[in-house]
Amino acid sequence: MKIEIESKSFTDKQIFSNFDLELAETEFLAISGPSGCGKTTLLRLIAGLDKDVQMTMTSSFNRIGYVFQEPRLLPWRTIRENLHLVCADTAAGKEQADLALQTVNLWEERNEFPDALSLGMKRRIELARAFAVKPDLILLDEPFVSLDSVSAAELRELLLTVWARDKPKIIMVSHNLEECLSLADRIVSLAGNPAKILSSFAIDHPRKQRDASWITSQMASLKTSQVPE
Ligand SMILES: Nc1ncnc2c1ncn2[C@@H]1O[C@H](COP(=O)(O)OP(=O)(O)OP(=O)(O)O)[C@@H](O)[C@H]1O
Repeated sequence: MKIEIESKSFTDKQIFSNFDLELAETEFLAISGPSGCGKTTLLRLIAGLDKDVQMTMTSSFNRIGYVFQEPRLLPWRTIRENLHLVCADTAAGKEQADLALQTVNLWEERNEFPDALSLGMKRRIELARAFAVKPDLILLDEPFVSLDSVSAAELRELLLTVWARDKPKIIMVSHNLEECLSLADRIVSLAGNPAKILSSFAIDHPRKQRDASWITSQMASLKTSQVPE
């Protein structure tokens, strides 16, 4: 899949100009970069949430799962109802949603309303909702931000477990390079105005072996690769 953004601007600010990004089959791509460089805008453009752009994509997606920076659950619906809303209104669709809820270990809380849940639980529901639609592509916008380290580690583990089933393509935006190194197949760093790809860092190391010492050892080479020539 190739994304080509000819031009995207907000009023007088050019965010992307002749920007290209390729994504391989089943690839888990992480995108990092300074605040305001256009990461969320990129996800919104790919999802078709912002159509005010000149861009082309070589593949179109039937279904996209999107985890937003802030959980977006309807507060007047139970978490089970929130999930049922995104799946087909059939017995099979509802079963798919219920299964997703069980996968993220929130079946017992199915009749709770979102406000009664912790941020970590809300993020688990968001993850369940994104995967419940059996997506071809998942977009994750800082899915672990504001979580304590234990909840973030649990959620990362969960993400890899649900992803391993069908391996949809993933594009994850994250500021946290350790997180990108532990999860992704490749880390793309954006910078500049308009945004350009500063570096593309491929990771060819089994996820299960990416322990703390391996991540520390990779941080130096990742940072070196981000230095502009
Ligand atoms: N709806 C909008 N109207 C005007 N400007 C916008 C709009 N959305 C984003 N921008 C601007 O576009 C630029 C890119 O924003 P974007 O949210 O994509 O950055 P980001 O890299 O995701 O930042 P962060 O890491 O802080 O989330 C910023 O300068 C932002 O102010």
